[in-house]
Amino acid sequence: MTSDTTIPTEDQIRRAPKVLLHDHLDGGLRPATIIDIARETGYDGLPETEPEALGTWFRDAADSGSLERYLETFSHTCAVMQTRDALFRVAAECAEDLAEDGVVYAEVRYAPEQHLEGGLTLDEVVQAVNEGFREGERRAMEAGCRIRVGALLTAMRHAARALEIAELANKFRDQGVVGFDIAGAEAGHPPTRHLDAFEYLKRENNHFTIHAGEAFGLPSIWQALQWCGADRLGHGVRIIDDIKVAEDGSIELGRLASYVRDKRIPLELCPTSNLQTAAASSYAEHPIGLLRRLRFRATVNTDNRLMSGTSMSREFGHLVHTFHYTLDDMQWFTVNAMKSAFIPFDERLAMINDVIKPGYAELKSEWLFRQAATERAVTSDSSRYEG
Ligand SMILES: O=c1[nH]cnc2c1ncn2[C@@H]1O[C@H](CO)[C@@H](O)[C@H]1O
Ligand SMILES: [Zn+2]
Repeated sequence: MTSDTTIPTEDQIRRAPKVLLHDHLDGGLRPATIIDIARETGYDGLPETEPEALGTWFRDAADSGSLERYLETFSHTCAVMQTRDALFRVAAECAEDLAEDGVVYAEVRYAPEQHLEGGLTLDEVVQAVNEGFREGERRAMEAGCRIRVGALLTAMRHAARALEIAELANKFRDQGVVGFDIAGAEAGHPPTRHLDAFEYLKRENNHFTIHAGEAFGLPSIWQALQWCGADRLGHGVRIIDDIKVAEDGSIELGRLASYVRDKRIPLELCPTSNLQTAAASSYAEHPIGLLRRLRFRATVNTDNRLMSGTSMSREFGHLVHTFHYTLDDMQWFTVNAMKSAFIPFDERLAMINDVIKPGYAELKSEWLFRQAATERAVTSDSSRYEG
């Protein structure tokens, strides 16, 4: 009885507390905002001028089957994120949109070096985004939702500013920035090129994740973990290449996959993004199904809400539909994500015990009242005829 009834409805998926570890600020703008800012700042490179058409353009252009082509679409979002006001607005709306979707904790990343064309300094970029996030949290609270947003500062892997950005992340630590990341085209740009940045962060006892195992496979994951010392893997989905499923269903993990599972290395999985860049061929074949069964530290993420036309609720909706996940599965992914966040342990624990678990308990109990309501309706119906 309960197993059927704990398969969440669309509305329950939205109301369920969710935790997001991998979301790009410059991949999540509202199309209408892009158009507004482009008009205000005189950027005339947009491929469409109506919000709906522009949203469709981003989804189609990103749906190319190649990470390199997918990344080209960011030139338009970065073009409208070059002033203090624009960064503030985009960050505030990001926090509002996530909160409205039921996200209670998010780590949102962006590359400060991509927002200097209007004359801002790196510090000013970080300050503007931080202020935007605080404003978004405040507006969300006013609208009756609660969310906490931390920033991750990304360095671009083809560029040579990783150490500088790592220092920036360390400077703004405890002031809105919770960690560091590297992103950009993976093939030909190994993370070991940025060892100085990772070593610096380790010496500072700071946290970082690395985009690895998305467009490129096991060597990239191995380098990210064993040379660079990443705390989490951005995507990491290609760890599946080190897992053998035999015809009789028996499963064998290679050394690297065992290490990832044994050490509880968090995988920031982004199903829809992987379909667009051809890192996976369908939801049903997405490795998340097997990784969840094998109890890897798997988490569910959006990557780029604009380019993938997605949200946390949509990602979970696809998984619920494909793998028949229940509210217990959703809670498992959510607790995994909260455990893997870069904020202090006591705060993570409080989020799990005081926000996430009670939120799911409440949702899981709803079927009881639905049934009681149905019975009451039947009783009052029959009593009408008895009279
Ligand atoms: O899935 C991804 N893989 C690699 N790089 C990415 C992905 N999504 C976005 N970016 C890159 O990260 C930058 C900072 O947010 C974006 O501008 C984009 O170039
Ligand atoms: Zn990403």
